[in-house]
Amino acid sequence: MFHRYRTTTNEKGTFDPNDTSRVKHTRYGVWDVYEDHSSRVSTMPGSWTLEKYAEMINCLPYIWRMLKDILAIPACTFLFITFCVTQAGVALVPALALWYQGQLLQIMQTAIDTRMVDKDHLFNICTGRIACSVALHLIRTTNEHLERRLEMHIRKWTDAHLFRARARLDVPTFETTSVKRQLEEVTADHEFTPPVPWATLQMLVGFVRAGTQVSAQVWVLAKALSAQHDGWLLAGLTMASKTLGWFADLGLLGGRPQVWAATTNNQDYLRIHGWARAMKDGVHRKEIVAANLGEYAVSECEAASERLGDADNAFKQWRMGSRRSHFDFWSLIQYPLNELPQIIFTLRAVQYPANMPVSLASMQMVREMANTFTWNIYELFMSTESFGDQLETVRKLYEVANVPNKVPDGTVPFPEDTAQIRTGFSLEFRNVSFKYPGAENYALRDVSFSVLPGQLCVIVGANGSGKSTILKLVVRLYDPDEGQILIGGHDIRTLKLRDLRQAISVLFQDYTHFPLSIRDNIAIGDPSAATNEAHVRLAARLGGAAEFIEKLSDGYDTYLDRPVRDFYAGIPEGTTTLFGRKVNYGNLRFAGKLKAADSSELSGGQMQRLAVARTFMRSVVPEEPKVGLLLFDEPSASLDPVAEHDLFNRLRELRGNKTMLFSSHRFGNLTRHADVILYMNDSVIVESGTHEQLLKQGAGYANIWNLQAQAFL
Ligand SMILES: Nc1ncnc2c1ncn2[C@@H]1O[C@H](COP(=O)(O)OP(=O)(O)OP(=O)(O)O)[C@@H](O)[C@H]1O
Repeated sequence: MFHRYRTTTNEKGTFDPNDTSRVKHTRYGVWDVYEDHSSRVSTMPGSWTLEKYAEMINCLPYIWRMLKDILAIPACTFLFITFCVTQAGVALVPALALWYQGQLLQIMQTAIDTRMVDKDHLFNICTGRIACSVALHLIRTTNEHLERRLEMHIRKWTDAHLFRARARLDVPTFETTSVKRQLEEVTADHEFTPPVPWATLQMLVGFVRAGTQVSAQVWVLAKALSAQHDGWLLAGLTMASKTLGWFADLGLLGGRPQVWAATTNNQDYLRIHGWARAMKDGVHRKEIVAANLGEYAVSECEAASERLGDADNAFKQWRMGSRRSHFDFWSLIQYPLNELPQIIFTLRAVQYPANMPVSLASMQMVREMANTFTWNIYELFMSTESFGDQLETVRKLYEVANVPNKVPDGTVPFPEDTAQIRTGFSLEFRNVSFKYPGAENYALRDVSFSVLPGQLCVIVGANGSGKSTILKLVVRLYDPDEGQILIGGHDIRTLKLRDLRQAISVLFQDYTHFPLSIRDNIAIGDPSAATNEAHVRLAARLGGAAEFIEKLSDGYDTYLDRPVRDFYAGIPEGTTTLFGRKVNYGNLRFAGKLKAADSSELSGGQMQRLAVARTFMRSVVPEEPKVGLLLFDEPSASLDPVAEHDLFNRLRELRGNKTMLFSSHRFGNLTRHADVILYMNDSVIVESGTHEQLLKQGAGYANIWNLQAQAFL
């Protein structure tokens, strides 16, 4: 079967629960369910719209490309051809077996009628029948083996394809809902979900196989029944009852809305689930213990649970068995239908005893076959139903690798000469305004300032005033909605993105550490020197990280957050470490979800030193400098005063003449050395100048400076 449960569909437009013309609202206990009745599942191929056929045709070039890509994977050509051959076997051997079965029954019939058996013929037929069973078993076993190998190769190819597709996306594109959805749809949730190309291949092959199998069986049946009176009537009746059975079981005759949504606002229900989560999640444990929350939580949940009663069950039942009404009717009618053929033919025997038209043998044969035959038909039907969707997923798999990035590339190489790197770049914002995608308010409004080559600029201001946004726009994580940003006199939109980002180093406030070794985490600061151990160690030293790294048992090979978890089962409680790592009983259920807190022993300040080391790897360590503008967003937020002081001094020493931009809400240490201070408030620059100039102005900056200074008096 080729069904996948999805939270989203290929339906266009929006779903509005309040649209009463399309949506039916039902209350199941504490849940409100909204079902879109205009979106019933259309399982019958006949009910497809022209649009759906057109979509399918559009997808065909992608299917062709997929087949070519699969065949281009080394070893896959042979595997695929062998797979097709075994599939042909799976399709044809049962029909052959059926033919032998018919022959056997024929021999039996003749034996009953004439009391004579052609022994040679019987022997041949029996051998053929047994050979079919053995062959089918062998083919199926080979097939399973081939499937596993093919899936493995195709999964590897798909993973690499999606890795490349993700690697090239910029920030706004990656955050776009449609792109996220597209990626989610084409990514296998876990290692047991078949990757899209493999699922599609299986579907296509399965479709052809089921078609061949049905045709072959029809042919054999036609041969067997053509000589018999009423043969087709018998076949028709038997099939009809079986087919109805399958379809009724699956609720195809009813259908349910494909689009629905459910929500609950029941305070007791929310509270019970909130507490349950808080109890499980380790992050709340300290507060639960320190504030004696355990008993309180138990009594709260018990009371809420009592008030709630079994109001939750109705929704669960609806989700599990909403086809009940159809099921009852069809399952009732199915049983008498099953008996119908036998009854009718017995009655006909009474009516025309002379030519007892259908032999007992044929009846038996038809009955036996009805099962496999209807299953094949059913499979064919179901695969047609999801055919369009599956083909479309292949189109998405390819398209997602070509989604245009929202930040377009420029063409001008940068910088023109390396001397510019040594002297630092100038930076200018001209009337820049910017809103984050989807946000209502401006993060920056009409911001203008300029920093000369080699200057130190410090941006200060309250939380949310727009400091970090300025830094993000300089490296073109986003493009401004209005205005212009110039670096070294060039509009940054005209410069090659790769060059621009290469020439700037940035340390974000919300920096992250990668689930890689500490060495790699520093080395990725400058991928071109990643293998240069001396550089990595120097960067670590300058970033103030070398000392604690060397104390770790694995040193530079330490993983802060191991991306691959160890697997264990039935470990006795006394085992606290395995493979040199803590045994994490709490996470046994959630494979691969190790938290940073579990796997790293580093403090916030140490993490920050590591991030600084990564920045230094790129900006200050290389013999051949590549960076002419250094951006730092609160690089000292988690550092103690001594470490902060050291860091700033080192930065001032090491930067040479490079231009440097800092964002900070701490005044003092840096602002006094700044050539330009930008004081921001509510998305605009309200004051700018040197420390002395701003103090003299006696406005916003001076007030906050005095406030901070007073704290130390
Ligand atoms: N990714 C985002 N999407 C939407 N809005 C954002 C995003 N990042 C920041 N904002 C909003 O933009 C505004 C400016 O944020 P920004 O991070 O530049 O402030 P900041 O001055 O650096 O603050 P802080 O001192 O807290 O770091 C804020 O109102 C914030 O809520």
